[in-house]
Amino acid sequence: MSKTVVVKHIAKKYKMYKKDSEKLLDLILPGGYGDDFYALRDISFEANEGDVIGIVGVNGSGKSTLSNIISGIIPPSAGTLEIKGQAALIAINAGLNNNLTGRENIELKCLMLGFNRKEIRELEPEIVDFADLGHFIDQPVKNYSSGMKSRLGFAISVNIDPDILIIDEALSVGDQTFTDKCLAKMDEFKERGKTIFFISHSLNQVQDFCTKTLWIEYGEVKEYGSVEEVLPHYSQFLKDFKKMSAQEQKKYREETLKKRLGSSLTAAK
Ligand SMILES: Nc1ncnc2c1ncn2[C@@H]1O[C@H](COP(=O)(O)OP(=O)(O)OP(=O)(O)O)[C@@H](O)[C@H]1O
Repeated sequence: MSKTVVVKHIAKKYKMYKKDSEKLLDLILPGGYGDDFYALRDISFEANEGDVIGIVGVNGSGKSTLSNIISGIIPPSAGTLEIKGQAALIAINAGLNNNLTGRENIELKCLMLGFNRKEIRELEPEIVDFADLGHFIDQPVKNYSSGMKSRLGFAISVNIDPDILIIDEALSVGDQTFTDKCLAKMDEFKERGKTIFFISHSLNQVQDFCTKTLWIEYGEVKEYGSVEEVLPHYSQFLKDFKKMSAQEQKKYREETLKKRLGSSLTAAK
């Protein structure tokens, strides 16, 4: 089975400021203010054709940062990424222009992806039909609910037929009918051997839909392997975490934050 995504030693660094004034001063005198914070540090893994990878991890662990890097929306601060084919990200709000209508967004996105006018004319009815937004398709996206934005984003991304599909929490805001329709479409992608990354806090969806699980813990790969192997470990971690007292949870968060601050880093390149 051929490799579609190869991620080597990826890190993503942001600046963390204690006060707004520090941010301003850092603009004037770059480098002198704020701490380096690693949203991701030293992430390496590979994905193959037909892999459906559930990315799990607690809030703030780095899942969206990773999905944005794989889809090319943001660059990594270090490391390399090899992608075979075209990757499309489906996330709430991703790539939609709020001032344009749904239909105009379809046209813009397709143009940006290199489709010509004729191809767009052919694709548009399929996308409009899948999104099923009624007359809202001709309303500005700023008037959409988050579920409606997700419908439009999903409809565009699956109908342009990408090789790699990255779904970041987009299903969590859809109603059941739409979620079922999306899951059916994703099954079709899976059967056609595409690579899918599925970011979700729903362990049931990961269990039912994915073949592999990538568990990210505070910017690092904690475990990567089959769903059967990794998901029970993550589930146990969540149970243990819930059992901790508020004080213990706070201590744990502080310790992991320390590991992500630049001064204490050794692994991130
Ligand atoms: N532009 C940014 N500037 C500074 N810090 C950022 C930026 N984007 C993300 N972060 C930080 O990086 C960390 C990882 O964020 P990310 O959104 O990737 O987490 P996540 O695992 O997707 O979380 P969630 O489950 O809550 O969606 C967080 O601590 C977040 O505050």
